[in-house]
Amino acid sequence: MIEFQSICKTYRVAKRQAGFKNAVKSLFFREYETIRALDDVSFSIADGDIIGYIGPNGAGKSTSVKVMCGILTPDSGICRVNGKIPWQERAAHVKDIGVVFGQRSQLWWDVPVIDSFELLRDMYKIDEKRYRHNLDELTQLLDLSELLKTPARNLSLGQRMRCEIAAPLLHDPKVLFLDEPTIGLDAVSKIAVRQFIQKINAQKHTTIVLTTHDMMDIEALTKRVLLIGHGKILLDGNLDELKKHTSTDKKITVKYTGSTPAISPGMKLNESKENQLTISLNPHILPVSDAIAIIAAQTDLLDVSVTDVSTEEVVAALYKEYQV
Ligand SMILES: Nc1ncnc2c1ncn2[C@@H]1O[C@H](COP(=O)(O)OP(=O)(O)OP(=O)(O)O)[C@@H](O)[C@H]1O
Repeated sequence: MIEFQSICKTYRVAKRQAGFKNAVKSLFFREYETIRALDDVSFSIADGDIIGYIGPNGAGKSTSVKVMCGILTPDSGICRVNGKIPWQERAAHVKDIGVVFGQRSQLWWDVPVIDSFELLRDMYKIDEKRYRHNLDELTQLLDLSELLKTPARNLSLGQRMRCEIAAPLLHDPKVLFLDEPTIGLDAVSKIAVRQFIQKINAQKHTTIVLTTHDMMDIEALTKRVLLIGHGKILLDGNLDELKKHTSTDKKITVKYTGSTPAISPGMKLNESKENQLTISLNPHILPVSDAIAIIAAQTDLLDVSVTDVSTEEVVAALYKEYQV
């Protein structure tokens, strides 16, 4: 269980104007500004849940994760992860958590991956039987056998990410923090990583906090989304509810052989290319069946598909709505 109650965290940063004169001036006279990275943030996450923690750049996601990991002490508020206060009970707390930063490596660059794993075994004091069991299981699930003998620097990004994800799972953490775990991966590797995360969550009941800008990660892995902006939680809800909340629009794509149909009132043109047209509309104003009938009366239809707006579009609309 993760509890985050009224957490505030500010950073004090030195302000400096550009230019040599100002650089010299700042040696004698420094101005500071306070950045309110977390402003009265509260939420709770039940054991075994996966949550998507989303928000634009600079919203406060990493700061929240650092507080939950015990790297940062908040200015005020209460945070407990599995009953422990992360920054006060660090030694016990780190055994309960695992962290993957998609953009930073936790593997020793020049040594074979297996050596990094053995160092982690010693650091976390994992007993040999449990280490062997977890290593075998992770090797099989993530297809690591060919990679373990290779130094991290010689692995491709996708291969390295599989090892990065295995590393914090060797000590069976109760909570896993994943920060952009699929960044830069190709489509096949992304799917493999997402499937693995689902499997770990289902089999081991691991609580997962997923920070990502990739809405496909969110769509594939979680129903609950926490939206943070300017250090405040703006929304905490189910992804499907968010979709309903932000937009009821439907997208209609038609393929045709006859003349290009004209756009009628109530339809918005999204895209028009050779013999294909995509429009969006609010079905409460213009029912989908009416729109299709209007188009069909003007041309010969080959194919029609009707979809909801994508998660990417929903999130972009949320950012716009909350001006973050
Ligand atoms: N060490 C620091 N010193 C000063 N300011 C910081 C520091 N770390 C973060 N900030 C500021 O705090 C705010 C929140 O940053 P944070 O890294 O938590 O955002 P984020 O949501 O993780 O962003 P991103 O998606 O870009 O990683 C930003 O305004 C950032 O500039």
